[in-house]
Amino acid sequence: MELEKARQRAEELRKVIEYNNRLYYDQDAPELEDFQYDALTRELKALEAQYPELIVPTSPTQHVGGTASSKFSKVTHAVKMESLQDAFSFDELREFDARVRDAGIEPEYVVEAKIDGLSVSLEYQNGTLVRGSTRGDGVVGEDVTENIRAIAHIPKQLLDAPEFLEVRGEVYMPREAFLKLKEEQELQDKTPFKNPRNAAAGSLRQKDARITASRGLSIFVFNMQQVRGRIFKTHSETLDYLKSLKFTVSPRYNVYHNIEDAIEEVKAIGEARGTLPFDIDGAVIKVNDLASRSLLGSTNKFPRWAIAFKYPPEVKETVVRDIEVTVGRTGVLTPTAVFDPIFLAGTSVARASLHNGDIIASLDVRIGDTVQVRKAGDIIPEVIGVVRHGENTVPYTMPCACPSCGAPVVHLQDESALRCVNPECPAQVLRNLIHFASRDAMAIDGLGEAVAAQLIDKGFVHTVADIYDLTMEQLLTLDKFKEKSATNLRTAIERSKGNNLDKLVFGLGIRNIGDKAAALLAERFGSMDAIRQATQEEIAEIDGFGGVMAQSVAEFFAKEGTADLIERLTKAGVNMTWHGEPKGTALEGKTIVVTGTLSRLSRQEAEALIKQNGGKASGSVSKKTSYVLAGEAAGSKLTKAQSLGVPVITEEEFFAMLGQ
Ligand SMILES: NC(=O)c1ccc[n+]([C@@H]2O[C@H](COP(=O)([O-])OP(=O)(O)OC[C@H]3O[C@@H](n4cnc5c(N)ncnc54)[C@H](O)[C@@H]3O)[C@@H](O)[C@H]2O)c1
Ligand SMILES: [Zn+2]
Repeated sequence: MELEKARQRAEELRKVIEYNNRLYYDQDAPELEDFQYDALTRELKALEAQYPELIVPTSPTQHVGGTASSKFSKVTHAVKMESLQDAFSFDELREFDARVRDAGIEPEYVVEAKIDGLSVSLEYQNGTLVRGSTRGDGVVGEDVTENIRAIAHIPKQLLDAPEFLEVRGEVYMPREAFLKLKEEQELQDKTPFKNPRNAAAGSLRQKDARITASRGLSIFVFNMQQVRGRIFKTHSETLDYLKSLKFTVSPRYNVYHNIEDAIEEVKAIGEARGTLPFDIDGAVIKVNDLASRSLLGSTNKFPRWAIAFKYPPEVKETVVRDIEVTVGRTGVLTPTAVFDPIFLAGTSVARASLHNGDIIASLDVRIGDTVQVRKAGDIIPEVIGVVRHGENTVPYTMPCACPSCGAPVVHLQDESALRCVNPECPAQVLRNLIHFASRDAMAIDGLGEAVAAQLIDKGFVHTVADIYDLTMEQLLTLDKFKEKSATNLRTAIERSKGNNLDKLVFGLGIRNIGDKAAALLAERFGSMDAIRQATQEEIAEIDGFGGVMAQSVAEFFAKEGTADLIERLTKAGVNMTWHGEPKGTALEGKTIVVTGTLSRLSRQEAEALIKQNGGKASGSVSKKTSYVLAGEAAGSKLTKAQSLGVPVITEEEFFAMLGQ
């Protein structure tokens, strides 16, 4: 009977796991957190260990999760792309060490961070990148060569390369790129990716490689799968060699002579976790000697010579001191829990969004409660539940008046959100103004949040059009403003009048219209007037537009106040027509440092090209640098880039990024 019960449970678990595998691997949209998923697989493994007769070859414990989708042509991997056995305690790592020793091996270990992205294989023939593929089910993956080529610092051409080389690496999305994408997706009312891993997988597995190119993906190469024409003895040697070929390899891969030292490194990587510019979900311990690896071999799912330690999600308790409600650009009221600061995944955290009243009600969070907070995907802090209510607390209710202007708030149809619909609500005007002046919109330098807030508080600005009437006298009343700063701001405001139409359209803050959609509108219709007169159907016909977006545009122009606003902007001399493509966007958001001697370009020319393509040219390398473009005899900047893990690109790769 015991066995029967176990069989039933195992079957149940397999169904749930397979279901979540499909969401995770094939749709890049998981419902469970990794640690919840891991708990399910551990339970299944434990059952199968206790009752080996329950093991079937189709069990998710016996094969690599995921399948190659029919969206891409298929690639059969010559060297299987395996998964890793995982450990959740240091004792499991010691047991792993014992198994290695039992095989007669005196091991040396390499420890690497386990990057949370998706696994790819890259093949090079005589130094040329000929194919890139995903893991799929480990044996058959997807051919994503075009998309792989769109990732800037995957080398397309190797110098002094062996005849044939296959490497394996993890394509990932840096946190900054993820946060930017998420914001963009939210602005356009698309369901944002849950975390950088899914964003990376979703961005790589696109039909249109241009989308992949725009997502800021990166790679760490962590294994040499095959090589012809060279011989290596250890894993660390292969990584040294791959590094010399200009691959970005695992950021640290130190060698240890016993498991305890390796465990110390696992701990150290765990402590550094929150400060890294990318997500890791564990650390991998690998046997360094390649001959020992062959000796140990693999099961049908993972190699016996490596093990992944998974870090537990960091959860801490704290006390909620307040629930603050702010009003966004579109009038939505967003509650935020403010709590005693706690240190989570490397940073101090004191606030977490509670999203809306429904979520507050379902958690029943009250001011004074002790709650558990976690950083979801290590990035965004989240209140996961109430441990206990504070004394004499009452359930929290959202305000019925706008905290900024006092107007009654409304519950719009089919929304959880409450909105203030007063068009003159100062909080909304403030958000609108900040958005209008922001870099991707009208790019008015010096008009940040602090200045915008003062302009509104002092009554100088009621709508964004008012900024074009600001006088020097008014600007000189602003905090810390002198002749020079006031003149600079005036100049920046003046200059913004000449911006291309897409910047203005984006700056207006039309719901669901991000910078890309704004550009499509501007390009398609050519003038503000033409956009205003376009029917919803005409707008919906634009490639890339959905019905919701078209409706938002129509609503915006039908709204009271819009006609006035456009008229005032026109009178102020703000440009209302589209004048062609002024510059490329291939390097948008990227900061690039040029160093060394390039063969086709002078440094000035390279920097001009960077700017023409929407990027920023900088003189010094920091963590914020996207790429270092290095030519011959590059010196300290190159070294610094390498030590910070900033990707280094060649002139050829640079031209490839520009599509030349
Ligand atoms: N949330 C969900 O619903 C859900 C569903 C399925 C899987 N998952 C997650 O995926 C995990 C299982 O996936 P898996 O089978 O791909 O195994 P895995 O992700 O735990 O480990 C194997 C992978 O690690 C990657 N990796 C990153 N850095 C590496 C390095 N330095 N050296 C070697 N490999 C490195 C490799 O690409 C390899 O494919 C689960 O533990 C779970 O966390 C979650
Ligand atoms: Zn209001």
